[in-house]
Amino acid sequence: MGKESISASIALNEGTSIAKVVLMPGDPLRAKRIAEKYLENPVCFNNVRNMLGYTGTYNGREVSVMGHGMGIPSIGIYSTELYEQFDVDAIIRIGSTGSLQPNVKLGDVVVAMGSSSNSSYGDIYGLPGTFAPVASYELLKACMDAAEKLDVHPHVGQVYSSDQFYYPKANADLPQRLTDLGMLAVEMESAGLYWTAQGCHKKALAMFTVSDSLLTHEAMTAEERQNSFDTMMRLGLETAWTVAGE
Ligand SMILES: O=P(O)(O)O[C@H]1O[C@H](CO)[C@@H](O)[C@H]1O
Ligand SMILES: O=c1cc[nH]c(=O)[nH]1
Repeated sequence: MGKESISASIALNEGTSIAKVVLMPGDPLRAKRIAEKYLENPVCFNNVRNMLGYTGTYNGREVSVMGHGMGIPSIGIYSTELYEQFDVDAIIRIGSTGSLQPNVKLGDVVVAMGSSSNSSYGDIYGLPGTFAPVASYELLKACMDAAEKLDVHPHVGQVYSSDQFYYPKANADLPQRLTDLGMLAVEMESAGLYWTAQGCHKKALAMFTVSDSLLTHEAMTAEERQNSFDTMMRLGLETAWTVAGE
């Protein structure tokens, strides 16, 4: 066994390493599929808790891909350890999201410039006001340059990182209020990633494929998800490739 993180959540398999840039979906099996489909010579570096992580190359530059689980506490642990204990410079979350706007359609790509949240996770930084979770400009710029090159047209703006997937009756009007505030879409981790990156003096970006709509209640089939995720994956990989070369 190679190096192990303090919480023992990441333990490098013998002879493996983690790249400076890590793409992170929530689902570890998606990380495996991404590594096998898009990376050259992927090698599994972590199996702890089945939170699979792989390192390979994309167009000749080293990139890793690893699952981060569900919710801010989970991505908080993995991203902190990757940044602080494994010397990772940049994390790009590649996820799914629920639309909050009529023009944000199923299959569209959303890039989170900022991420509001009902999570108290940011309180650990002890600011008396709000610690605004924002993307790293350098990654956002690399992403938008890649989008132009790939002829992809993402929605870029503020998303909502919720601690809840389900809204009880007492809070059933929250999605409508988020829509009124112009939030593009809802997911469950980007704010935690952005707080962690800033706290660790590292870089982060989150991008998503719209898998469902909180307005119309439409949802993609598994096959549709698979196909449309490809556009976001290319965008994430091209962004990673750019920063991996710097
Ligand atoms: O983007 P992925 O990893 O699919 O994660 C999304 O799916 C989970 C909810 O089903 C939450 O973790 C949410 O952020
Ligand atoms: O958190 C999430 C992720 C995808 N779709 C949703 O509606 N919510």
